[in-house]
Amino acid sequence: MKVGIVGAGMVGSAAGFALALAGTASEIVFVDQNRALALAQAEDISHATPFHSATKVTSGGYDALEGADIVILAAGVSQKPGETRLALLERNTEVFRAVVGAVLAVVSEPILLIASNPVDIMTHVATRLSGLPRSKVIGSGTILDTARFRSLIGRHLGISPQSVHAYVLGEHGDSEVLTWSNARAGSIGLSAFAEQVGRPLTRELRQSIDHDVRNAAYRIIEGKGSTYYGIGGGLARIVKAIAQDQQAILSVSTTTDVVEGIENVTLSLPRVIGRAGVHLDLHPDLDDEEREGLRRSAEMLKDLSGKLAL
Ligand SMILES: NC(=O)C1=CN([C@@H]2O[C@H](COP(=O)(O)OP(=O)(O)OC[C@H]3O[C@@H](n4cnc5c(N)ncnc54)[C@H](O)[C@@H]3O)[C@@H](O)[C@H]2O)C=CC1
Ligand SMILES: CC(=O)C(=O)O
Repeated sequence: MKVGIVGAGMVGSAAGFALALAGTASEIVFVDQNRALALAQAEDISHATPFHSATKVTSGGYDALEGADIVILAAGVSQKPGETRLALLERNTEVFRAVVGAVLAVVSEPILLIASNPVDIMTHVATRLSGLPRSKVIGSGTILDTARFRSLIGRHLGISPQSVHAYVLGEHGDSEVLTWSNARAGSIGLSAFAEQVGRPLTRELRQSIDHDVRNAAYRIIEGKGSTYYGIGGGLARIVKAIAQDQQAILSVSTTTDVVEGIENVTLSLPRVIGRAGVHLDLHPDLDDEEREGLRRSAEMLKDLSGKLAL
């Protein structure tokens, strides 16, 4: 499988690095308006592959994307300390006006995997600009927030985050919804498991985990300027689900017919992902507070995306 990455900055290069080490793609091509950066990232990452895989890592202009099955879009501006993801919308919409057409001029029906923020609205923008089926324009959405959520729950309960089944839904951003009511540890409901191991999930603890997940990006950006390893791993996970036709359930963002009464809105739900992209949207059972949170998140995203002239 050939994977193109447009935007060879921190996020694009972290995704390329994770993909190359895992050997998921046979070929990775970096494209960036800064061609020297794309070239340097490709060369550097290609020096790591002999230890792990046979992935070929190159760079070039848009024509180098020919034959790509998946193109990751990680181009554009990122948040400064204290800035919200939504504040990037206008600047990154302009970037996507240039990038999406340039990709499609070379690859007629790729799967577009969107990372640039605000990722839900950028996924809406890419869907509209590309004219591709919704199932083939996938935003990384809350895959990263879900990983953060599972990691903190796993740490509290003393179990692997991979044994925690819990999702963050809605916006990848301030209005996201941590869904506690259907979360499980292995096959046991989270609260029952927490009681069994003597580490109850008190209201204070839930609030603290909610705060830490919701504010993770702000904290990391304050400390080191940007976040990239987490999302690099998340993007590589989505590519693997597609490359291996896994039918894996991941929380990603695509345009969805109806979410809590809001029509044609782009946000994250758990979705089944395989070779053709998103095969199925899942609508988990939620409690009243979570449903209301998801409705508010959907309404906000729908309003903002509706204001864009595309
Ligand atoms: N979805 C998620 O969970 C996450 C998303 N992000 C987002 O990913 C995006 C990229 O972040 P970083 O890699 O940290 O930024 P960066 O500044 O390191 O890299 C962005 C790259 O895009 C390139 N670029 C800008 N305009 C372009 C154009 N018109 N054509 C081609 N290349 C262009 C720049 O030259 C630069 O190399 C940001 O929007 C950021 O907010 C960041 C972390 C997590
Ligand atoms: C920057 C960003 O979107 C994140 O780390 O969640």
